[in-house]
Amino acid sequence: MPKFAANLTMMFTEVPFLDRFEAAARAGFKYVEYLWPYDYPAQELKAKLNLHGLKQVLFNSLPGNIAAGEWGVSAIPGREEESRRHIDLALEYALVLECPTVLIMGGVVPPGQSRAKYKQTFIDNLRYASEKFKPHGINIVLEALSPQVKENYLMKTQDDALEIIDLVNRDNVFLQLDYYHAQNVEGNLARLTDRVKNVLYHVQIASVPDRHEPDEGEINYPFIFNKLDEIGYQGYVGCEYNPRSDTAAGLGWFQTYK
Ligand SMILES: O=C(O)C(=O)[C@@H](O)CO
Ligand SMILES: [Mg+2]
Repeated sequence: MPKFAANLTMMFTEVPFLDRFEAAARAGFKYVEYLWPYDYPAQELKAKLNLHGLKQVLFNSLPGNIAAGEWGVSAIPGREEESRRHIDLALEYALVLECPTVLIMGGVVPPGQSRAKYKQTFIDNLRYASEKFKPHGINIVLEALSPQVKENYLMKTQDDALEIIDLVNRDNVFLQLDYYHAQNVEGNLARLTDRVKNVLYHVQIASVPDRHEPDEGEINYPFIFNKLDEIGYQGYVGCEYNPRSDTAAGLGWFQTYK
């Protein structure tokens, strides 16, 4: 049975961020993920996790200047120093939070720029991250994002991410498969799951097309959850969705899984 993680960036937004840990625990979650921890001292976040008996399973490296359209700097040529600062900071937080996995954000490739150069920059920075994280047993994941959410992101399909994982060629760099993005771009989700199973390390879910609870829309999630069991997936399943209304009221789908 999948181990579900509440995504505290998107769920429980009825309460301030630091109160979402308690809300997730009350709703029956044992695991949490969220985009970025950096607005808070790592010790303060760890204290919240401990207080509510939660385990942090994922967070991301910094995104750069979101207002300017950035979504990660680790693929941007000329921003290597900044990327490595982001990676070093992520490691500091991962150690305190005892978080086993960090998503390294790649970047948007502006139209007219060389995708090949962005890809090579990302590979070089991922190798840096891999070496830094390796002695601590911390893994890296990459995620493909659909254009509906982030146009011109370096990785749009799972194959884009798989190619980079292959080229990085390090044993602590894996795939984060977000079924919401994968359905937007690729579909064929059961076969896709089989195809990526050897590098699959984190999963995220939401309905398509509306990115709500996984109990509506065009993806049959009970089937996908069985599929994950069938391939022996041992990782976490992040609930990265915008609740239709009240988060707790929308957790009917979760009752059979907690
Ligand atoms: O947008 C998503 O999907 C994510 O998982 C973010 O954490 C990274 O872009
Ligand atoms: Mg995602």
